[in-house]
Amino acid sequence: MAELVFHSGPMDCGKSTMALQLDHVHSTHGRKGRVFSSQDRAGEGVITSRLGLSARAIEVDAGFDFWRYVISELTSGKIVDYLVCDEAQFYTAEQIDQLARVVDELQLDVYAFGIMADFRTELFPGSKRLVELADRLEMLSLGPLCWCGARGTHNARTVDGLMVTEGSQVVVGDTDDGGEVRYEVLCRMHHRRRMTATRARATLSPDPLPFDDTPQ
Ligand SMILES: Nc1ncnc2c1ncn2[C@@H]1O[C@H](COP(=O)(O)OP(=O)(O)O)[C@@H](O)[C@H]1O
Ligand SMILES: Cc1cn([C@H]2C[C@H](O)[C@@H](COP(=O)(O)O)O2)c(=O)[nH]c1=O
Repeated sequence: MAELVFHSGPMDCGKSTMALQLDHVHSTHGRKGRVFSSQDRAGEGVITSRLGLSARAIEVDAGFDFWRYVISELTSGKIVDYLVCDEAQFYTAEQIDQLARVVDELQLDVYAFGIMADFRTELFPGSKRLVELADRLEMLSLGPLCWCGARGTHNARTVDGLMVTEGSQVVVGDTDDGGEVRYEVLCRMHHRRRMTATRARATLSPDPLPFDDTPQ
């Protein structure tokens, strides 16, 4: 039986790396797949991982129709065995419905990858629909750590190191020090407290003890 699988986890937990590995494993064993992404940090029509791997991908914009795409490929004689779908949080709920239809009616495996929730902890529409429809949810286990050392589970959006809670749901960006808007993965407690690494350094640094080093 074909499956719709949703591989999820916070930013920077290896989703794109695993998407590329999965495509590599299947394609080197003779299966024919198609790789999709949406608004990758590196631009359109590409899937990139922070480990340096990248591959061309079919860009999924709001008007893209998975069902029509696959039917058109199959009716023109091409082989399609599976789909790898990165940044699936950005897909519309209708597109996730199309993916489920591809699995059920055409018996193709669909491997979707994406973050579950936005910087306000609200589910993205694509992820919500995947949770509702997927045969299987897989949470990636080797995720980033919060600055406190606990497992990082929640994506914070930061400006100048401080967590923001207002703004558009979609702002493409990274966890490195590059842009003005950044993301930082925190444990839930520190996400709730808006305690980013920058704030923690400023507020938790111990006051130096009074220390008199003059010889007695
Ligand atoms: N220089 C490096 N050496 C080893 N691992 C790295 C390096 N840079 C990034 N990573 C790892 O790459 C993973 C991020 O991969 P990526 O596929 O881009 O994540 P995601 O798609 O989930 O945001 C993280 O697990 C991170 O620790
Ligand atoms: C939390 C959050 C993230 N995004 C964007 C930022 C990145 O471009 C992607 C996630 O990519 P990754 O491969 O998982 O690192 O999503 C966003 O637009 N809005 C958010 O709230």
